[in-house]
Amino acid sequence: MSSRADPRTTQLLEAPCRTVMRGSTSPMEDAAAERRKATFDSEELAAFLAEGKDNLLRREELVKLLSSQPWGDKTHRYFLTREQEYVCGLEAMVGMWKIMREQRMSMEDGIAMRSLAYFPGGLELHIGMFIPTILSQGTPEQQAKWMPLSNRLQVIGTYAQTELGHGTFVRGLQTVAVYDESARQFVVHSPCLESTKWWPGGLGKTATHVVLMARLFVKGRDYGPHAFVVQIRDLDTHLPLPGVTVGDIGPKMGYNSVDNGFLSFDHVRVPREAMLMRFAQVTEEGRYVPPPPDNQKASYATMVYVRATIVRDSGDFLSRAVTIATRYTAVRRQTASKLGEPEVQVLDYDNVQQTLLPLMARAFSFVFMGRSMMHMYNSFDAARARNDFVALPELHALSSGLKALCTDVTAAGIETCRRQCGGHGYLLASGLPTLFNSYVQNCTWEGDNSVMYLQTARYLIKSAMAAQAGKPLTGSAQYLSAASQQAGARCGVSSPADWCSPAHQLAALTRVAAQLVAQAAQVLARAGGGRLSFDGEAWNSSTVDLIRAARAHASLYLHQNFVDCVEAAAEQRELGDTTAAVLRQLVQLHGVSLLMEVAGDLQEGGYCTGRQAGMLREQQRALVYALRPNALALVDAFAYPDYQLNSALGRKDGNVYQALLDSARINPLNATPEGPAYKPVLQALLNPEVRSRM
Ligand SMILES: CCCCCCCCCCC/C=C/C(=O)SCCNC(=O)CCNC(=O)[C@H](O)C(C)(C)COP(=O)(O)OP(=O)(O)OC[C@H]1O[C@@H](n2cnc3c(N)ncnc32)[C@H](O)[C@@H]1OP(=O)(O)O
Ligand SMILES: Cc1cc2nc3c(=O)[nH]c(=O)nc-3n(C[C@H](O)[C@H](O)[C@H](O)COP(=O)(O)OP(=O)(O)OC[C@H]3O[C@@H](n4cnc5c(N)ncnc54)[C@H](O)[C@@H]3O)c2cc1C
Repeated sequence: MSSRADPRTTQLLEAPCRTVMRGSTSPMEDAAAERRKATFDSEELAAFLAEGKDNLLRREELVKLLSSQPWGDKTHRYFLTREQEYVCGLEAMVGMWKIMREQRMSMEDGIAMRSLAYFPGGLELHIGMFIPTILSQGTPEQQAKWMPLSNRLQVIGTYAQTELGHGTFVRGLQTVAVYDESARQFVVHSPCLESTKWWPGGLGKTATHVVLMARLFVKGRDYGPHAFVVQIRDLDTHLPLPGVTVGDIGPKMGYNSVDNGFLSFDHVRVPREAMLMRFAQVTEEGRYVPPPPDNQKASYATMVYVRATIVRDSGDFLSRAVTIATRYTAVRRQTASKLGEPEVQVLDYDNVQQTLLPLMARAFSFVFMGRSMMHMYNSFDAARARNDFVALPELHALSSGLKALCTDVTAAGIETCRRQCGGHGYLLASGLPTLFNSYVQNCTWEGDNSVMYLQTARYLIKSAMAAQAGKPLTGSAQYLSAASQQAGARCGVSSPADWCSPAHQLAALTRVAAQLVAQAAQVLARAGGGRLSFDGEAWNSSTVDLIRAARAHASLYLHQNFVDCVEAAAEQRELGDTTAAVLRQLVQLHGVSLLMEVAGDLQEGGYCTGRQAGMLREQQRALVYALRPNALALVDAFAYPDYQLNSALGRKDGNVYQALLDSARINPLNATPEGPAYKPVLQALLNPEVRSRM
């Protein structure tokens, strides 16, 4: 790859860049002045967010380690072709995996390295779904067989569930695994075009094995989708095995360093042991043993795990985007009221700060939510080891709704951040387009967000029905038990500042969630002629209301979690008073901005007057003004090294214009002064001698 530009091009790029309009402030001085405005200790908050100073130091060590690797150099990242992206992404992931194993690093280090290097590669699904599925659904013998090979990368796997014809509707998958008891083998087959596996990451050119979700047939009976480990490529030649057709599905909107693939089988035989049999089994003689009654969805468990990790990662992605946009808008100046006077910092425009600071509050909230979600998943995992699945329905409902909410807000938030950065945000060098393009698929994969909200809604409607029948509710939907008694309650807010109280905020968010669940149940009952059914036309004609209810429920849970985490930290003196005060302001802004989204519902349900709802807007404005001096210090507390953000606009020192020019200088298009189109296209048009010969 060429990195040296022609000196005649670079001379121009190196010309001093200071306009008369700027006054005397440089972007670096602006950045430094912004940091001096802070009212709290940003490093203290950084250590708290990183769960200890040691973790911050460790992050610095990992940056050194990564940036010293040939595959860890990000200088040319934005200029790679698809093929280069694929190879370099895979090299980076293999490199990190090897370092992890050689240095016996913890999983936390692995997750940190993945986030620092941020170069998804063909191993993503091996680590993210293949291994977790074997661990959660394989018998001890199957784990003993596959785990050492997987850990040494002697086999590379992916998770092959989605087909051309079916993704959402897992029960509709058409790939089959038919048990042949005479040979004690399964015959794996793709019976039609639509049954071609489509999308699995790493399948295109990397994987040697797949966890295959296929309909299990035993003695002619269809037992629905089950998981099998199937080899697809030869381990010596990497060529597809007989009966296997496999390849890459082509360029995507983003995430192009990953080789998402297609796959079909023509009567491929695999041993009986290929079926992951921890929960359901097929005996040698062909008897199907179903999973225990409370665990009929055992084979869907990996999806719950990945949804939890998606919630965790949303805070990471949104906070990166908010860091870039806040740092840049703090040093970007645009427009002076009088020529010659200093121009205004973009972050001082009301429209910009009223947009960015509520997003910043969401980013903080998602970081805490991600942590709680993983705790919840880990305690389910520990219980599952004892064959206890009691927590699964609640975990499935919460992880589905939060996956949808957090990814909806993060994807839209990254794009909003890009737009606050004006034209420069459109450059890949800003870091924001790649962040968006490689994030937005989170709204679709692992369950399209609307479909995920509807899983939460299903749980809510069932909970509301149970509450109506006088059954006690546990878990996140508990508030539905008390909802009917509280239906007549009214909002007690009498001034804008009252909206800052967590009690007022949580009461209003609870009320709106209960109201939207009740409304959705009414719509569903009306459509079903008095019956609540969970599929068919009645359900379909209620999905808009059901999705709104699920989103309100997830928002309530998210906010409650933010309040709880910050209050617990303040109470346990993990934060000094000034830092706790700023975090509380963020919590308040978070609650107010969530409530502004449902202000119409609050009034429609009679909980708030128009005046009270209007006070939300006033209070949001006041909170943003209060937080504005701390904006840069707050994003500094996410402690993203420049290496990680890889953004000309998000640099910590504020030297954004130099960084943009530096990036243009290594653009391969500038490698020659005349450019690659001169000879084949332009010369004939522009050069009179050549033209006269035409
Ligand atoms: C260093 C670390 C590196 C990490 C790298 C990570 C990279 C990750 C990359 C991820 C890439 C993406 C991969 C994928 O996309 S894989 C494919 C994922 N596919 C989906 O998510 C499909 C979505 N569809 C479904 O999940 C289901 O089919 C759906 C839930 C939509 C409906 O299923 P079904 O029709 O069977 O179910 P019902 O609605 O009728 O419900 C029946 C009951 O089952 C309960 N249920 C449903 N799903 C689950 C589940 N997953 N777990 C537990 N329970 C579940 C449901 O609530 C119903 O229960 P009740 O009857 O009690 O109400
Ligand atoms: C980048 C990327 C990577 C992926 N990686 C993998 C992988 O590694 N392994 C794998 O197996 N899969 C993978 N997938 C597939 C992914 O899981 C599916 O695309 C996803 O689950 C959505 O399913 P679908 O494509 O069938 O959407 P569809 O179901 O066709 O959705 C289309 C629209 O219909 C709506 N809709 C569908 N069903 C319903 C319903 N019941 N109720 C209401 N609305 C509905 C949806 O909301 C959506 O708006 C990946 C996808 C992407 C984009």
